[in-house]
Amino acid sequence: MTENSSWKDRLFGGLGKTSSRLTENLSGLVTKAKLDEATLDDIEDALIMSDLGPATAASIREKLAVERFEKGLSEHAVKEIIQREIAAILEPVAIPLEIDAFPRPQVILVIGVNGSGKTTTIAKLANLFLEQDYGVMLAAGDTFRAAAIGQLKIWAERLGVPIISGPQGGDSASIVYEGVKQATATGIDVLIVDTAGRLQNRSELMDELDKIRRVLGRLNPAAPHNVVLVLDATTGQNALSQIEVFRDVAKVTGLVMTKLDGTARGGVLVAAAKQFGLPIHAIGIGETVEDLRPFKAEDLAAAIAGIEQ
Ligand SMILES: Nc1nc2c(ncn2[C@@H]2O[C@H](COP(=O)(O)OP(=O)(O)OP(=O)(O)O)[C@@H](O)[C@H]2O)c(=O)[nH]1
Repeated sequence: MTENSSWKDRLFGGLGKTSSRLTENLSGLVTKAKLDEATLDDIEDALIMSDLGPATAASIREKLAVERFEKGLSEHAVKEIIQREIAAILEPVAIPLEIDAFPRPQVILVIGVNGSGKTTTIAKLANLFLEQDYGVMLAAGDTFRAAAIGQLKIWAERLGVPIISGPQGGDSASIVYEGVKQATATGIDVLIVDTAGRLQNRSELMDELDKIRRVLGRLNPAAPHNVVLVLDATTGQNALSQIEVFRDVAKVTGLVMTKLDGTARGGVLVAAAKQFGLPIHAIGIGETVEDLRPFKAEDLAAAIAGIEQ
């Protein structure tokens, strides 16, 4: 089995809860002989209940109305239209996290609330870059909790990459500064920085990120080159409010959505794409470093719609 096909199998397996929920919500709605307004209303509600978001639900309803009104409707036909619509929404935002040739190191700040899967995602991103033969360094800029620093160190050791860290409660900006200096001196290509993601206090978070930016700017005016927000799909609609807040406070350039394997609420990825249009760099469908990959819009759409490939 090739790596791609096994990823695709895992993708379909991982999104199984999401697609089952969609199927359950739609069940019973497509048995009528001809598609009428009432059924369209019910299907639209079912799509909203599947976390796809009102805008996506409305546009799928529109497509169904145009293509199938007063015609027969099979479950497969509905799912195909859903898949097409989701793929069209995801296509423009399915953008892998790529680094520019210059300047090196490219600096990626990773933000997200505690428990979102931020640390694991940093390890997974590092793994993706290592696979592309880039030199990677980590910086433990989330100095708020000792556990976060410890966890990142364990990942660095497992992956065999250097890590810059300091004491709990230390100054994140100085860790980032040290990281860029050492990465530059040792010819590292990508510096991935863990940051504290305390949403509870926006001004504190903003101050901390501003300070990191100022320090980075002195060494490398274009840095940070990416600010990646990690979102936990299991939080459903709450993930959308997080994007709203972090987008402005932290100048987010792209998203990674994790734990799509552990939830029936994976439709929220589509709602996020439709509402914000930010690049979605990768999705997480498990706990190992292999479980984060950039995705093909079409495959993910098929997995969410539950269309066997
Ligand atoms: N099933 C699944 N679990 C994941 C995924 N990503 C992360 N996790 C798990 O989610 C838990 C939290 O992940 P962390 O990476 O520690 O999250 P964090 O945001 O750094 O959290 P704190 O360390 O609490 O700040 C861990 O048990 C991870 O193994 C994923 O894509 N799928």
